Amino acid sequence: MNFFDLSPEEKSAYQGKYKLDPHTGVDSVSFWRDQFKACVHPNFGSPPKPEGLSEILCEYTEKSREIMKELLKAIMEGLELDEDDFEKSLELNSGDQIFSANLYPPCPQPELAIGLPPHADHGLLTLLIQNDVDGLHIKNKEKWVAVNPIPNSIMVNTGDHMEVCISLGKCSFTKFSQEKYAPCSYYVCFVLWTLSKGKYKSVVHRDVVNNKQTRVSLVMTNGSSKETDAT
Ligand SMILES: O=C(O)CCC(=O)C(=O)O
Ligand SMILES: [Fe+2]
Repeated sequence: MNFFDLSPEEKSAYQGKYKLDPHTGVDSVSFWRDQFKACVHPNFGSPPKPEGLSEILCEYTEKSREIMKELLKAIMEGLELDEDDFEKSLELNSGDQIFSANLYPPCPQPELAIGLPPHADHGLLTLLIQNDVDGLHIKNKEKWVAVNPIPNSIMVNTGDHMEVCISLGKCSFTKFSQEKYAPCSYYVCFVLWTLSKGKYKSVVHRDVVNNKQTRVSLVMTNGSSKETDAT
């Protein structure tokens, strides 16, 4: 991934269309990362530079969607839910996939900075590839636990949408007209999420930075179709 090696001028050509989140100077530091973010499915978007990025990203998008579907099938099987229904109702083939590449350069004063504040991902499953530099923490019983990168592995996080779906116990999703029902369905999602005693909790995580090594992560979040809502 040489995207981060492009000059600031070249990168800024993509500002807005593809989200860039440049790290700030130490005086005003709060976030210490560069980020490239693009929606890659159902409509594929990628900058034309650097050469080859678009092709690799397109292939990775397809492959990671297949991995997600296999993982979801296994989860459904484990919960004795009908996996075909789940796939059909969530319309996984037209589900959103958002790709981000994060670069956390060495930070002169890591105690004043954070790479990424605590959050949970929105989608069903997030696939994360990272280099061998520590930085990712997950919250377990109110304590932060460092996740040691395993070489050549893909880490899988459960997202908010997964928690909501599984906590329903049975999948029952209907396609709404977005305009008519959007405010109501957001409310339904919120209530379900709040009341959820989900078997698959979404994982709260954060990234800390260090003053020695550059950390890189490639993140693919996979969601259900935009037009699918929990009922
Ligand atoms: O960089 C990481 O390790 C995690 C990134 C992340 O959590 C995200 O992009 O949502
Ligand atoms: Fe995340």
